Amino acid sequence: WRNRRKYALGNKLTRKTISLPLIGQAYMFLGTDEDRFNQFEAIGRESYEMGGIISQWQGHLLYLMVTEPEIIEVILKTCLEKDDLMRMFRVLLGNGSIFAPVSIWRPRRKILAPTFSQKNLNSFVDVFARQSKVMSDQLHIATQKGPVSMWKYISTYTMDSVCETTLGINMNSQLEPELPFLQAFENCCRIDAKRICQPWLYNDTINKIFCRSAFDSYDRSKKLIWKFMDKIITSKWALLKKEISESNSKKPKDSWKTFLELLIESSADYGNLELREETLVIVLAGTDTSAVGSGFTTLLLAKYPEVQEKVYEELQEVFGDSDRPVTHEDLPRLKYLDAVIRESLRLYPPVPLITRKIERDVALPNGVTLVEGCSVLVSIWSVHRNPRYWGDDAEEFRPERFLDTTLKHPAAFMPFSYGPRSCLGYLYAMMSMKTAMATLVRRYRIRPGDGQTGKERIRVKFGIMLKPVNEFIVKLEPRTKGEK
Ligand code: HEM
Repeated sequence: WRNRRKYALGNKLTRKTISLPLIGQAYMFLGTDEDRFNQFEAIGRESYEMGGIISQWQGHLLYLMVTEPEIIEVILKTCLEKDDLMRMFRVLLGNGSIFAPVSIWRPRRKILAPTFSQKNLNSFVDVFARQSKVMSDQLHIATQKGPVSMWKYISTYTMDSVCETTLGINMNSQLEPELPFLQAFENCCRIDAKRICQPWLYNDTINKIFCRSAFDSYDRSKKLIWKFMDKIITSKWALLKKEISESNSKKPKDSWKTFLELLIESSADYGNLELREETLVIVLAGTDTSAVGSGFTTLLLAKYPEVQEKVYEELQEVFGDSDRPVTHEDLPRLKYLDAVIRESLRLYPPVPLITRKIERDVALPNGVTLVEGCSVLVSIWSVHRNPRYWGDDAEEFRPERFLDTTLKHPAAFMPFSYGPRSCLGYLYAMMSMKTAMATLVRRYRIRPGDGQTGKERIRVKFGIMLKPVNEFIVKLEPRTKGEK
């Protein structure tokens, strides 16, 4: 009976594409990462045309791709369980809040949320500013050799900032990018991203048998990451206990605290396991996402020099000719830069897709009822390009839209998702990206990479995160002090 209802719903919202026995429509995702993304975009477009919801069969699993904010609002406010596929990430993250079942997620979110208070985040800006300076210095060396791929610089900047604010250690990955921890982390993400598009590997036993080498490599990386984190947690815990027991603690009262310290001090009775899971979530959720956000912003600034000059003018107003570091007081003054980053997150959302599991029937505003047992894919990418919500110039990069218009629907802009399970780190991410971009644009003029006029479409590909096909390649020219 349950399956009958599922098939009836799938047929009602069906697409023109043929569904094959056993694999359904998953064959569409064969090919390169770029092909996969193009398919995904095409399904999103079909979904608009069908009123914002359309079916996609991955094997016997029914997914509904949703692109209409009014429908998304209902789903994300009522369905909090992540789709079963997300259990793959639990191999590395355990019950860390991002992919945990709701019963575990709810109390953990309550504990984690206060650590992201504005006061704590303000205290992190000094770390962002110091790490951005390292990035900008490293780029100075690299730019002398010609165009640079920004990915290495931005991703190690975010890795160093996130690790320092989470664990209190300077990973120094900007200076030593070959660290085993980083490589292990990348390896796990790469293997999961590939597996998620291949339903024939969803079953753990089949995956283990047929992808033995990937399975073993994942397992080795996971163990390395866990060992690394456990070592830090144990030593930080011991240090903190010592500080608490010594009445005249050396740490000044007003000095900033890492996420790990805040979690240890919270009333939660966390042991090593929960601390490892939660801190790993922050490192995983916070690193590549913000790096992709800054990477696309850099590409767009190179493509739109007039926007970049407006950003520079605003920076001149706030910093003048001084090369002092960015402080948290500066960030709210950088309103145009804020709009530029938002517009970049709209057109190139680092997480283009999120999922939910439908555990009980949900009646949608368009009259359709989602039935228990199916799953939903919310296409953030497609929502952000829907002309109904963004106008006829939806595909254009126009940061001013965030200054002169209000959103037509609160879920029409959702790079950090929407509802009770949305991103906890959105303010952290905005502050980190603003600091990095301000540091970069104060020092460099960003130009398109060699052979690029800036007019080309940015080709993108599908990983766990959205990435450009041609890396984040730009040319950087040092600015002269006080130039207009
Ligand atoms: C541009 C940067 C970022 C983007 C686009 C982004 C986006 C997202 C998205 C789409 C989700 C999933 C929500 C869902 O399934 O509904 C999420 C969850 C989460 N993000 Fe972010 N994120 C970013 C940066 C960060 C940073 C810097 C941190 C931490 C320092 C962070 C911490 C988290 C956490 C803890 C969750 C899990 C929330 C929960 O399940 O309760 N994120 N993020």
